Amino acid sequence: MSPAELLAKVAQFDALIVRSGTKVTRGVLEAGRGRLRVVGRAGVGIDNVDLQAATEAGCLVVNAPTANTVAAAEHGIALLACMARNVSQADAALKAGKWQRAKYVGVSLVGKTLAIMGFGKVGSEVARRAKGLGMHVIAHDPYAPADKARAIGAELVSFEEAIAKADFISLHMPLTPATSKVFNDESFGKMKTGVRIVNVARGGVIDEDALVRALDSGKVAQAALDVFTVEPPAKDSKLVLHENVTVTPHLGASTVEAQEGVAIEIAEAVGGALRGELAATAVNAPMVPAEVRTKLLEKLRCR
Ligand SMILES: NC(=O)c1ccc[n+]([C@@H]2O[C@H](COP(=O)([O-])OP(=O)(O)OC[C@H]3O[C@@H](n4cnc5c(N)ncnc54)[C@H](O)[C@@H]3O)[C@@H](O)[C@H]2O)c1
Ligand SMILES: O=C(O)[C@H](O)COP(=O)(O)O
Repeated sequence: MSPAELLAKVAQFDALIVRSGTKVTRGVLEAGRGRLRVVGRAGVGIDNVDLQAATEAGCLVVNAPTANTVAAAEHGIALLACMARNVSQADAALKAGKWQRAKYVGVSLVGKTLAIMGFGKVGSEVARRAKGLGMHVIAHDPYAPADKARAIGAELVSFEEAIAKADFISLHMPLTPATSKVFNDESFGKMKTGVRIVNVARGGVIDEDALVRALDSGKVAQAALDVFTVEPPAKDSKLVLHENVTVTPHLGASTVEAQEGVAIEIAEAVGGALRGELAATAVNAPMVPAEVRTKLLEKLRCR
């Protein structure tokens, strides 16, 4: 549905299930007032849902936090390897009739230091896989327990230490006000010259203009990006068209297996929320005052 169609139709439904391409704005939530009770995000990131407006409209927001974890981690590893070996550039060149073996000499992963920024579900699965590739893995996450990292053979370090020591950096934190554009001119300046960056988290954690500057100067040798601040990015985006950048159109969760799992996970979560059973696990539950939650649950049970 287009945003206009969604606004026109949302009031006919008790629940709305979306992927990342649909923005559940204050306008959508207000248009749904009176009937809409649950917003289901068929995936992890809930940065496309206005949680405050949902809470004010009496809507629970639930997500599908686990079913696409491995798909996203596998895509991160795929991008890491493709980037290091110039796979997309060499593929395009060969299809254009150019056999350029010298131009596309790559770099090895084995023995290199990989910094995982955000050591949650996806980040820790990327870490496991990177250990299998012989990489030295460090991680930064202000909330992750050190023993979880240790069990995987990764070391938790500060933000500054992670970005300063890494040959490769893989981003796995959610987009929040605190993580917006944390990768910017200042942080790129503190990285090793020739660092390589993978982003399967959210485009908004990177200042994309700063990344273009860092790529142009050679500070960042390469980037592999699945996500962008604006999706789809502009056709003439300097970042997307940069010769040292490998891109995919937000495919991290797009495997047959992950989408089947997500569909089941979100159907169960939305069904549970509509029956009033899963209210406590709703993403915005902590924002709903206890007395409002009780009333909401009563309403949900009545429907
Ligand atoms: N490209 C895709 O298709 C795709 C697929 C799945 C997830 N994602 C993105 O990846 C993100 C992570 O997914 P997940 O399932 O691992 O979520 P998660 O909640 O399990 O992990 C996120 C981790 O980030 C940490 N974190 C929070 N703030 C941080 C900060 N300032 N610095 C470092 N770490 C911080 C959290 O403590 C948590 O451990 C999602 O929010 C989503 O945006 C993208
Ligand atoms: O946050 C997520 O789960 C991913 O970005 C996947 O989003 P999508 O299901 O809209 O592709």
